Amino acid sequence: MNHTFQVDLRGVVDLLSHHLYSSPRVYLRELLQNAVDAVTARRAAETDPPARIEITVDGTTLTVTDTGVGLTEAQVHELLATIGRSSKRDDLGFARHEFLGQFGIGLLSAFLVADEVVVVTRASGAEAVEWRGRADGTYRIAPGSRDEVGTTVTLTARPGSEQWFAEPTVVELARLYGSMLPFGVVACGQPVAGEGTPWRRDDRPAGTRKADLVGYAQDVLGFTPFDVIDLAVPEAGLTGVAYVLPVPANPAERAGHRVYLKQMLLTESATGLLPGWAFFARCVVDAAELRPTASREALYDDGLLESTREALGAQLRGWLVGLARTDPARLARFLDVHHLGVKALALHDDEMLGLVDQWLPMETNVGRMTLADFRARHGEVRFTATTDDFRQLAAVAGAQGMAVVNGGYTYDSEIISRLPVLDQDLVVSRLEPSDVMTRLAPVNPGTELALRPFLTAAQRAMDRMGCEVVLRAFEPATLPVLYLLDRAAAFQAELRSTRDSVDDLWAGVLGAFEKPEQNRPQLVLNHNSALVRRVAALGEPDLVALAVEALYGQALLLGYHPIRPADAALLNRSFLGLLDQAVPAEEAP
Ligand SMILES: Nc1ncnc2c1ncn2[C@@H]1O[C@H](COP(=O)(O)OP(=O)(O)OP(=O)(O)O)[C@@H](O)[C@H]1O
Repeated sequence: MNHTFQVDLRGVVDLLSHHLYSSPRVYLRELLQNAVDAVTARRAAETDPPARIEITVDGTTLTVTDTGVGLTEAQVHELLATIGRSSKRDDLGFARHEFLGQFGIGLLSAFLVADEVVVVTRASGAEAVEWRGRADGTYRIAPGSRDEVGTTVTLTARPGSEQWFAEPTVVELARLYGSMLPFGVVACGQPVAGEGTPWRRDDRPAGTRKADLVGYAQDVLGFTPFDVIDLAVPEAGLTGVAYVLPVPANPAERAGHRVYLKQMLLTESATGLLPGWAFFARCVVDAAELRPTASREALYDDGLLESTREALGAQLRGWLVGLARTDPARLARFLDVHHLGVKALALHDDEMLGLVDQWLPMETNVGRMTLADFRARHGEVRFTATTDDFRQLAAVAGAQGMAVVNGGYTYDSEIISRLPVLDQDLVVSRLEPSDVMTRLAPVNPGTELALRPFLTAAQRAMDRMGCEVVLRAFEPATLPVLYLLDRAAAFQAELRSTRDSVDDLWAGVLGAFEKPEQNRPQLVLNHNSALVRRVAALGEPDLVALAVEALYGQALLLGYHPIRPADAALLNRSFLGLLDQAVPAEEAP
């Protein structure tokens, strides 16, 4: 013998309130949504029926009245009293396209805030019926009193839920969920809807439409957008706008978009609607075909959402490319604010790479300029991988006639490395300190020989710092000394300093990677500098050591190199030593 499942309504309501919905406030959304669906259903059956929804509050009693299709007594038994039964699915059980509801559980959300739900309803050509459902899972049906076709749902607040029935809250919620509905919704006497979406195409002049859209962003999103981009993805039944933020957005923060489904608010913070790179835009969209999760608080992440995301990404990209063509000054202002997003996009997108190349100014040692200008002037693109390398090398490389781009800012090195995509003959190279070294002219052999004793004393002083002293003659003459540390040398230096601070076992492991004699950092003394020549002429070895140590400290500071404890100690010693030499000794008493 077959038995029928029994449902413990209290258990189901508990499940809904604690695990499905984020707040009891959704009860109003569900009632509003049912009223909208009922109006939609009546519109399908009759020509031009009244389309009105009215919400009233009287103390702790709330009613939602619609001019929708209403229900017959048989439908009341079937639809209101059967959990999971919905009139909004087709014969095969699929959600019917024109309705908001589909699951057959929405009405239960009324029990989040009330113990009893009363529905008085009347279908065309039928008697009015009153249905009284209780949170304990029982219901009663009686003849109802109602003249017009339509439905009124009445809830009385359960003790403890009164705040959800306060007039201002009810008006605010009705406006929140229903403000874009295309017909009259009145909450506590205040019209909260009627005009549809602000981006609708109607007889408003273009300027008024734009002003309405900007006003919407100001009122609802709290900012004045840099620009407003119209969006449309027909396969998702989606229309809407993307607002370009007027200030930089944090790329790590997932942007929340305002999504309406069939003109009722689904969520104010949808993620996944735009590709990750588009963090400079906030969307407000209405979609007919995207699916909600059962809680109706997020978008269901399916193939349609994925293709919608791609299509919206392409539209934002199109806007950017269009701006480059029609209004470069405005594009420059946009890039000033949102360069990070555009650069992230350029890593994968050739057209965006072209845009960055053409329009985004970068730091170079020959002034700020776009990569396109740089390429036009210098043929090849040399770049430093870090900002520290750039600071270290920019002036010296410049003086040797070498133009260099600072690739140290976020994504810049990767973008520069991708430039051959735009011009396959382009030579792109990463500048290493050792490359600069090869450009610095050696001093003539006679001078070098004469300075041997000085160089030996200088090298002895620098051995403790693990660095090699080299003499060169280069411009600018005002720069007495350079500390050159290329990638391999930097790695070795870091290895040594880690080794000194860890236990023996680990130090032994690190020791295996060490190459003591190769890749030592170089302290390059500039023989063109008068100061260096004077130091080189000092006879006293102790004084030479002090002076070379001071030059070393100066080179570290100028090149923005990290100062290790040993460097700090050396700087201290050389400073005090030089002071000691400079200040006359105390007279003996
Ligand atoms: N105001 C109303 N007018 C006419 N019929 C209604 C009304 N409210 C509810 N119904 C009927 O009751 C059924 C169940 O409603 P319920 O809100 O529980 O589920 P649903 O709207 O079908 O789906 P969902 O759970 O996705 O909201 C509806 O399918 C509809 O037929």
